[in-house]
Amino acid sequence: MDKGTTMPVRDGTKRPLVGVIDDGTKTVRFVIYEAERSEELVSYQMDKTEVQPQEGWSEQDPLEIMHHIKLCAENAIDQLVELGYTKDDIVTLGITNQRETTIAWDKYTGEPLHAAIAWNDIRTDSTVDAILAKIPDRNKNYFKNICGLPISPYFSALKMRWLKDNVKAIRRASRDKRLLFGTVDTWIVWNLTGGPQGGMHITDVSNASRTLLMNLETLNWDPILCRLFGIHRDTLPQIRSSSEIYGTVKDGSILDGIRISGILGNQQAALVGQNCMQAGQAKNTYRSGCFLLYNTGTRRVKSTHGLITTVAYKLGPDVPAVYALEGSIAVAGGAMKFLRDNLRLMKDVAADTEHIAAQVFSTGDVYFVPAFSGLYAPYWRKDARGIICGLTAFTTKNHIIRAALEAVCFQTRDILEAMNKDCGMPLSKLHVDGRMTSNDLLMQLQADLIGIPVLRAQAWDMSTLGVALVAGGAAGVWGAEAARATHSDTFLPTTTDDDRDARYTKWKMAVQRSLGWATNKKSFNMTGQAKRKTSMVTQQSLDVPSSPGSRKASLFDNLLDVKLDKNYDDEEYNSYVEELLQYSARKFSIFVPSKPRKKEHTILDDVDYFMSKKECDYGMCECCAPEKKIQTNWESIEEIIENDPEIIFDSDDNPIVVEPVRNDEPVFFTSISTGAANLSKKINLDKLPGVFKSIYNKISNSQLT
Ligand SMILES: Nc1ncnc2c1ncn2[C@@H]1O[C@H](COP(=O)(O)OP(=O)(O)O)[C@@H](O)[C@H]1O
Ligand SMILES: O=P(O)(O)OC[C@H](O)CO
Repeated sequence: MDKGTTMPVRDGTKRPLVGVIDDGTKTVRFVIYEAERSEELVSYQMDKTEVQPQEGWSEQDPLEIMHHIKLCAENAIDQLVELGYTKDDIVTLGITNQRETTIAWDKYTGEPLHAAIAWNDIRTDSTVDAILAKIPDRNKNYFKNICGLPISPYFSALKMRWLKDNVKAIRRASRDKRLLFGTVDTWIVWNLTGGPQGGMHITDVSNASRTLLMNLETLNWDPILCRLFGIHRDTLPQIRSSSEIYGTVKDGSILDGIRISGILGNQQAALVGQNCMQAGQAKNTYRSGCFLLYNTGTRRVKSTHGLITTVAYKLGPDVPAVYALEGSIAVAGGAMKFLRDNLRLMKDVAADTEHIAAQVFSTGDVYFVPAFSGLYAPYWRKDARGIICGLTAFTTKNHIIRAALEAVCFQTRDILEAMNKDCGMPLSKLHVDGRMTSNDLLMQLQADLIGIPVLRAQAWDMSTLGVALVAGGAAGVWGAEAARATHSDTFLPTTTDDDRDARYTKWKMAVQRSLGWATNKKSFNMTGQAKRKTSMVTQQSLDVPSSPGSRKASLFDNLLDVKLDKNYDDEEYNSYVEELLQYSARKFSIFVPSKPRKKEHTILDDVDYFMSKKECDYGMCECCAPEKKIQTNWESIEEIIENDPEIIFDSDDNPIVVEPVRNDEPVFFTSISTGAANLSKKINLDKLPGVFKSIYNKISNSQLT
C-alpha cells in the first residue's frame, strides 16, 4: 500500500485505525474502525462453507477460516486507500468469534487434525450421556457451580472428548504430545503469530468460559473438569484477559507486524459494543442463533432457571472479570435460512422475510419451534426436535414464515422470564443488535410479545465494535469515555397483557410437543437400527456361532448376557438394545484390581469426594490408591493390541502399565442408563468378547479362555 497517498481522510482528522477479525458461524469479516468512532470505516465479508456430513453434524474448515481472514483483510485494506489511509495506520487488531466451535491441530505441522466441530453440532449426544453416567444422579447441572454451564453438546469439552474418542490421529497426537486444542480465537491467534514457528497458544476468558473446562472463580482450567472430560491441560491454551497486548502478527500476510490486543466471544463483544457495561444492563443479538446477555458486574449469579453464567469480559490482566447471565437460543436467523434452503419458501432472507410475513396479520395459530439441534436455554433439552404445529387447510407460507419470526420472539421471552426470576428485577427495555434486527416486523413482534420497548442499535454489528473498543483500549488509542454506540430506533409494545400471555401459553404448549422427540425409542424403526437388531436376532435364533473377535459377534455376546440379566418387555428391550448398540457397546471399562484400596472411590465415581479433597491430587495420594481403571473403546483396544500390547493409555492418554492381578477376578462391565432404569451390568466372563480376553491376558499374565 502506498504510504504517501494524498487522499484526504474523511473529516480532515486522521485517527489511528483498529482492525477487527470477525469469524461468525456463516461468515468471516474484516472490519476497520477509526479509534474513538463507533461507525465502521470499511469492511469486507466472505461466506464460509458449512459441511454437514451427517444429520445433526456441522463442520467448518479451519484452513478456510484462515484463508478468508487473509482475503477479507486484503480487500478491506484496499478500500482504505480511497479514504486517505494506508495499512500502516492500523495500529492494532481485535478478534471476535463464534464461540464453543472446537479445533484440534498438530503443534509441529500446524495441520488441523479434524474439521472444526461447530457450536451447534450435536454429534456429542452420546458423549454427554457417557459423561452424565459418571455424575451423581446424572445431574447435568452438577458442575454449574464451577463453570456456570450445564453438560450439553453445545460446549467445547464435549467436542474435545468426542475428537479424542473418535479420531485416531488425535489420539496419536495426544500420545505424542503434539496435540493442541482451541476455540476459533485460539486457532486464529496461533496461526497469525507464527503457527508452528512459535505461535501463541492463548485464548481469552470469555471464550474459555464456554468450554465447560474453566473455573469461573480462578479463571483457569479446572483440574476436576479436565479430569472428568479427559482433556490434558497441556493441550489447552493459556487463558488471558480480553484486553491486553498479546503479541504481533508474524505470518507474512498483509497483517504482518500489527499487534493483537483484544479477544472476545462474539456475544460478549456485542455486550461491550452496545455499551452494556453496567450491572443490570442487557442486550440481545439476533444472528444465526440469538443470545441475550445480562451484565451482573463482578458478581457471578448462579441461575436456577436454566440460564448460564459466563464471563462477559476482563479488561486487562490486573482488573477483575465481569460476568453475565446468558440465555442462549440455538436457532434464530437459522430458521429463516432453513425456510429458504430446505423448504424453499423464499429466495432471499433479507429481502423477502419481512415482506412475506407482513402479508398476514397473524400466524393463524401456527407455532414453529425450531429445535433443530435440541433446545438450549432455559430448557437444555437435547432430545427436542423442530415442529410446526397448528396447521390447517388455510395455512400458507406467509403464516409459517411469520411463525418462524415469532419463534425468535417467544424464545427471547422464555429467556427474559428466566432472567427476571434469577435477577429479581425485570428488564424495562431490551437493547438489540445483529443482522436480523434490520427486520422491522421482527422488532415490532418482539416488543409486542415481551411487552417492553425494544431499542435497536445504530448498526447491526455490535460485536466488531465491542472488540475494537477493547483492542483499542489496550493499545491506548480508544479511551473509556470515547463515543459508543447508541440506539437508533425504539419499538413500543402495541398488544395487551392478556393477548401476549395467551399467545405465550400456546407457545409453551408447542414447546412441550417438541420435547423428547429425539429419544431412541421413538426413532428406533426410523434409524436403520431395527435392521441391525433383526440380523442379531436371526443369529440368536439359528444359534449360529459368532466368528471370534468380530465386532458384530462381540456385540451379540453382550446383548445376550444383558437379556438374561433382566426381564424387559419388548419395547423396553428394543430401546435398550438400540442404546447399547449406539453407546455402550462402544464404551467399556475394564477394572483390574491391583492393591487393596483404603477407600471406595475414583475421581469419576465420587466427584463430591474429590471436590472437597483436591489435595488428594486425583488418586495419586496414599488414601486414594485407585484401582487401575482403563477406559477404552473398540478401536483403541484393537489399536493397542496391534501396536503395543504391554502398554495401555488412560483417558488422559498417559501410559499405564497394568499390574498383575493377585487374587481378585478381573471385572469387565458396561453400564448405561435408559430413562429410569440404570442398567449397570457386570459382563459374564463366558460371554466376554474375545478381544477383551486377549487384552486381559496380555496385561495380567493370566489365561482367560
Ligand atoms: N431481514 C431479515 N429477516 C430475518 N432474518 C434475517 C434477515 N436478515 C438476515 N437474517 C438472518 O440472520 C442471520 C444472519 O446472521 P449473520 O450475522 O450473517 O451470521 P452469523 O450468525 O453466521 O455470524 C441469518 O441466519 C439470516 O437468515
Ligand atoms: O456466529 P453467531 O453469531 O451465530 O454466534 C454463535 C455463538 O457465538 C455461539 O455461541
